[in-house]
Amino acid sequence: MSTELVDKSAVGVTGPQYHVGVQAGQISEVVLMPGDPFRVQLIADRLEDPVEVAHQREYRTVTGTYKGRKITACSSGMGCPSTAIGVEELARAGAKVFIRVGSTAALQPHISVGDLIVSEGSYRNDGTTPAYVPLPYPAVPDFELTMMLKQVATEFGEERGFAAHAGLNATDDAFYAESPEWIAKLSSMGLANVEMESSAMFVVARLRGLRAGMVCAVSGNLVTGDVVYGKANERLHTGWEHSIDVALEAVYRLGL
Ligand SMILES: O=P(O)(O)O[C@H]1O[C@H](CO)[C@@H](O)[C@H]1O
Ligand SMILES: O=c1cc[nH]c(=O)[nH]1
Repeated sequence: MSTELVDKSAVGVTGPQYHVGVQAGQISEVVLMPGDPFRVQLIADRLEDPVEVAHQREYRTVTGTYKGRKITACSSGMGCPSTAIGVEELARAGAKVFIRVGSTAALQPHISVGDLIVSEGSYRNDGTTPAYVPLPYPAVPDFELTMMLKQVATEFGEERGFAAHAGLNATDDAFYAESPEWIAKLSSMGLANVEMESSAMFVVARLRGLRAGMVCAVSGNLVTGDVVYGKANERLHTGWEHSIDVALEAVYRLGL
């Protein structure tokens, strides 16, 4: 019987990745990551010559071009564990820049459903990132990418009639453990919004020498009670489209 301990930083690094299923040559250095695999199609619809290169588990991956730049869309699934795996495996296949284009719940009363929020940093209320680094380590996005996401979101908001915000967000693990007391606490700390993936994306990206950012569409407001459950949320759907347009334009303007 072998007694050699597996070093996961050294196994399976090349070739098709274990969970995501992609390998070098199939993806761009730039990856847009929604949570939902079905939302990858919204991104693919904006690309020229989109090709689905893999679809395993929650990870659907499509590569195409936008204004002459190669772009990949790959879903993360919900939560930090699958996001961390996705970022790690996509990086092994050549990805260097990640932009989360997700949905998020607002925590401040002036933010409306369908608005966009650009993250300036995440409060790490997740169980995945402490497995990488101690909690005092900051979960912060790439500064230059974040500035461009804010600029483009503001411009597009003025043109299209939506509000663009920027601020700190919470990353929670447990959607249904977000009690009124917890929501009030997050809001009182001045956090703009809560979602479930960005702390893992930001921490793993920093540790691996990658760049990351996030622009999310607001699904509901947890402090005003303006939430939409159990029926189609059209304002959110339009917000997703705006967030994807903002991310693609930011990539183009930065020459990524
Ligand atoms: O719509 P996505 O991008 O999945 O984002 C949000 O939606 C899910 C919860 O409803 C979580 O994944 C949260 O982060
Ligand atoms: O964590 C989250 C994300 C979206 N919506 C919520 O209510 N909570």
